[in-house]
Amino acid sequence: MLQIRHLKKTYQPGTQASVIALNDINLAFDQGEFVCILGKSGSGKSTFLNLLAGLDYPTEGEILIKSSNISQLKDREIANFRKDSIGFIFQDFQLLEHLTAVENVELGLMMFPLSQREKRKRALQALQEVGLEMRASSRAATLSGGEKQRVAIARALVKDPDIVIADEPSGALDSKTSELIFSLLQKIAQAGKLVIVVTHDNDALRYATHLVELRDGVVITDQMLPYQQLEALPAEPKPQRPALPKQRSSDPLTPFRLSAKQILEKKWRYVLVSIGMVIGIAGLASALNLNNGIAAYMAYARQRIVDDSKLTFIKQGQMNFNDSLHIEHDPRVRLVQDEYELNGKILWHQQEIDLKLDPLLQQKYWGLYTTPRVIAGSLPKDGTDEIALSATIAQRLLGGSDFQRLIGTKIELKSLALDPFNAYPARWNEQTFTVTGVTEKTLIGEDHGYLPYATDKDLVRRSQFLGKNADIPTNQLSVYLANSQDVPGIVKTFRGEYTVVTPEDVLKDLTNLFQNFTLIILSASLLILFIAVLMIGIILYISVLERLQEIGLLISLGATRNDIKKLFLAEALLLGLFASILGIVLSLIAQLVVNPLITAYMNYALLQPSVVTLGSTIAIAMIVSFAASLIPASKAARLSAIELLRRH
Ligand SMILES: Nc1ncnc2c1ncn2[C@@H]1O[C@H](COP(=O)(O)OP(=O)(O)OP(=O)(O)O)[C@@H](O)[C@H]1O
Repeated sequence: MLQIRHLKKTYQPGTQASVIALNDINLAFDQGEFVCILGKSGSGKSTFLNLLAGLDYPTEGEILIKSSNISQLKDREIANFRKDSIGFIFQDFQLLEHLTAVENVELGLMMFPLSQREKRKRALQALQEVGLEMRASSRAATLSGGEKQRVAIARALVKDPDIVIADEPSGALDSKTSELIFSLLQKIAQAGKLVIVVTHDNDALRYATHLVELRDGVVITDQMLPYQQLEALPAEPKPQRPALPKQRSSDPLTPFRLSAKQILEKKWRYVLVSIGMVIGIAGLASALNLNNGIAAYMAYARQRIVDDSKLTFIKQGQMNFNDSLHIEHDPRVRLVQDEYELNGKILWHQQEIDLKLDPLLQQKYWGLYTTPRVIAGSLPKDGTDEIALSATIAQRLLGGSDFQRLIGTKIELKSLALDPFNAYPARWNEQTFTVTGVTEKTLIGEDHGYLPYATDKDLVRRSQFLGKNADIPTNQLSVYLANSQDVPGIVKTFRGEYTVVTPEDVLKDLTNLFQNFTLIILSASLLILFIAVLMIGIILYISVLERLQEIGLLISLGATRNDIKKLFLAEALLLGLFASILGIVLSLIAQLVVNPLITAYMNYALLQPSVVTLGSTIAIAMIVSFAASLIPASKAARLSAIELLRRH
């Protein structure tokens, strides 16, 4: 079944340090044999086992297993050969201590396309064969040395391999336990497997059927032994197991399962490292949510607050009647008028509340252009001493939002004209007004009062000591178009004479302000994320170093380099998913806290999460984690199984 012809292994050939570890080995083993390989330290035993298991390539010669030469197999084929044909048993057991006994045995089936249930069933059966079914759910760390080695034997057996290779299986055990292990291996041989054991332990000879002795890389003894113990034992029936599938498992969840166990095992470390990432992700999600909110807010502002057919014309010097006539002469213009904002103070129970006073359009234009949206009462009518107050003020006056209570209330209002030329002395007027309505919060949340157009102008004149119908000096006029589509045309026509401020300009300033803010959050979160990536990279690197044993074990079980890579990619993706879920939860909490603060100031909740923003955040987190894992994962995949499995 196994034939070895002219096998030679030279380490570092052609150099001064070149070592001939094996030289011209010729051997033949058959099924049912219990081969015992003896030899002093350095005689080449480990080298021999590594070549048999396809973990290393010979320098010369061939190893024929069922007449196929395994030394000529490619990486993936050799991994398949290990998966299907070889069961390893190590001196130091190589169990994953944080897994239970049965989970360790299931690892033997990791590369097979079986359901989890089927794996469990076979693993339990294998544990039963080594007499350990009652410890199936004990963690490996809690088992005794002999029990651990029996679990390791079950893990080798569960794959139903043709060849079982044991490297010093009794090296770490007392003599009584060693005997138990050897007799188990003997049973395995009896059941038809080829068992090859490297040992220093002469006791093994009592169970062996074939002795091979190595010295300085050559075979000095190759001898069949009489069946001493075997004859005394009742013949073991071959255990009945359904045949294992030959394909490789392509279950994408396996690496995730293994990594999830690793993460749970070291959960506090992962939680601490994730905090940076969680904060970065929460920041990123908030920046995206804010951007979303700003876009929605701008659409809202365009539609409801800023009148898209109103322009402001500004001149260096004073505007006069001629300017007004000249602009109004353009057929696209419907109305030109001077409008004045005043500083105001409401006197209320010994308090003074500051506000800006703005003129409303005359009533006949209300339907044509945007007027402040009323949420209680109505707007003041032309020619009255009435006022509408924005909700922010109404709230302060009332100490609540039962705005109806304010309608009809009289307030003392002081007002002062703002003179753009600083040429006129101005004084505070004081007058009683009746509140007729409460309006929605304004674009940037200032406190506003709205007066009828003529009333507003009267206040300006009085404040500036002007006569009843006198012109008020101003450098700007408000221009209302019949059609908002004419805005660009009008801008073009009047550009040389006036500075024309369009609704877009008003919105642009606001957008810029918001976008700078978004940019700051975004940059800060990206910086945090970048640091988080470094930390994830480092933790995965540590994880690779901690999982060396596991990597070696998986390779011995038939894992390919790609499978190893996947293990660490899975770990990174799990970490990314965990951090992005927490990050998103944090961003949603931030939204619950921040939005009411914003809405107190302006009439809009600016943090607006959407499926797209949250989805993008998760995607970014996953990409970032994936990127962070690339270097550690490829380091893991390049590790040499021989180094990893070397006896300590
Ligand atoms: N990677 C390597 N590079 C160079 N020389 C090596 C390498 N691995 C093993 N050797 C040498 O090859 C020879 C055989 O080593 P091997 O480990 O196979 O012996 P061994 O019988 O298993 O010894 P021990 O029982 O101490 O493990 C030794 O001289 C060893 O120093």
